[in-house]
Amino acid sequence: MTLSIYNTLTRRQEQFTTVEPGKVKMYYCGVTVYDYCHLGHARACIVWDVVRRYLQFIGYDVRYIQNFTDIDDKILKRAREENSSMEVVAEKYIQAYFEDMSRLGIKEADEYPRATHTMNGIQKLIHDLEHKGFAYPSGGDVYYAVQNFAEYGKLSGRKLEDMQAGASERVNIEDTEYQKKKYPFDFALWKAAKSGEPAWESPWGKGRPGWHIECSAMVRDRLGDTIDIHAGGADLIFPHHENEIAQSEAVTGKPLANYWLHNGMVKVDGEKMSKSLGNFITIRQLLDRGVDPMAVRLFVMMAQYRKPIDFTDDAILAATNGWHTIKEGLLFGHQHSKKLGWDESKLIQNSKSKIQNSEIERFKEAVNDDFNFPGGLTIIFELAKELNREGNIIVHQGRTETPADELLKKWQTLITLAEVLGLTAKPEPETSQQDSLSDIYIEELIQQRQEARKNKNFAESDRIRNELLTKGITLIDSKESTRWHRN
Ligand SMILES: Nc1ncnc2c1ncn2[C@@H]1O[C@H](COP(=O)(O)OP(=O)(O)OP(=O)(O)O)[C@@H](O)[C@H]1O
Ligand SMILES: [Zn+2]
Repeated sequence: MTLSIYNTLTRRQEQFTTVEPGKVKMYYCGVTVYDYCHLGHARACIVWDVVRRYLQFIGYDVRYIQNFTDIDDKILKRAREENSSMEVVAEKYIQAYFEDMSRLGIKEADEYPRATHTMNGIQKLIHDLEHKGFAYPSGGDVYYAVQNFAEYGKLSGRKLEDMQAGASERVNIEDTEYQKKKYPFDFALWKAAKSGEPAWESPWGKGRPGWHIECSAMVRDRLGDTIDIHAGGADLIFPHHENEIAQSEAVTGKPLANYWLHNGMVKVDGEKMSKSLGNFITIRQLLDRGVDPMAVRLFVMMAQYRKPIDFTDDAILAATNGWHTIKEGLLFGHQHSKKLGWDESKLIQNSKSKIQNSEIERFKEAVNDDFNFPGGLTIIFELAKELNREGNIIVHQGRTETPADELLKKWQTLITLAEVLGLTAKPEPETSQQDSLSDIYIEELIQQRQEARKNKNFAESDRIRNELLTKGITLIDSKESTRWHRN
């Protein structure tokens, strides 16, 4: 089976083919930089990071561009609140973005264009739109005339007539923008300068661009007229992506993107996690609470990427438990290589070379079906559990059930597949490993495990055993007590 993906534009799952054979041009609508990123942003970044990794894994050369929206009313508001400037606020949160995403193991994009660095491309596009009769100036602003674009609404499935009927009571005729528009659903391409706000010279007077035009301009600047994948959160389908299509396609006469992909929302009590609603947890808050970044990735990967996920403590706990299982499997080779007679330095090298086997084929089969990462995870969990079981046998009985060279292949496959999802684990250095776990701490964990066993909570008891094992501590149960030793 080859890759097929759900395309929001056609509302169907379609075979994936690229404009240029073997190459993928991909654009992801990134963050507006006025605050720290929350778990919803983390989901979007993780999903598209893994999509990119997977496309590379199956052999595509991927060019991945992600923007920063660094001009926006929300950024200006934050600058006023912080008694600062738009540039300083944007820079601060761009830096914070990189810190957070590197903690989550997100690969850097090939380029990060910013609205403020794309002013020529933006103005050129507005000029072309005006020239072709899709845009009109009004009171220092420039608006896009949606009625002139026959296909307006094709992405979101909205019709202007229906929108008008639904909105007629809600339109605020006091709104100054509304008064400048010829039609209520026209949107701003350029906004006249307001006093005290940053502004750029333009043929329409001093001002700044609207939000939607920046992406159209950045895609065109960096990737060309038609790209393969345009990605973003489902909240961007309307109006943002609908408007991007209207702008770009009106000028070029070509499709802006062949595949429109949208990640589902992270929700809290059924509502979108969002800065504006205040129901969010930032990535750094979550990680500083001790949640492992890899557990955050797993939290995201355990759900189909288009479906909403609820953020709950239980969901994070389930992901954390899952991560313990995978991590133990990833550390299997480091833990037991000596006993298995493996040469560790060669192992790592080998694991990076291309391997082919039935697990890899099953993984691809699963993920090729509309990026079914939960399906791919099933194979990862199977491998990890098998290795962990063998690890226990090694520890208790000093032997394995499966021949050592077969275990080596399984371990290398696990590392390869986990890396496609960005899941990696490094063995802790021996000295710090031993220093970091004091005898008291180990005894305390053993106590907790005993409690769990008393309550027949064997999952928890296994988790503690495995956690200690990954830190180089082996437990030996007898009827009377549990003894332990450092490996
Ligand atoms: N709760 C969420 N779940 C999943 N993706 C999200 C969520 N919130 C935002 N995103 C995605 O993150 C990317 C950056 O979003 P952006 O900076 O525009 O945030 P936003 O929607 O303004 O955030 P907020 O609503 O919190 O103010 C977009 O692709 C957006 O779709
Ligand atoms: Zn965009």
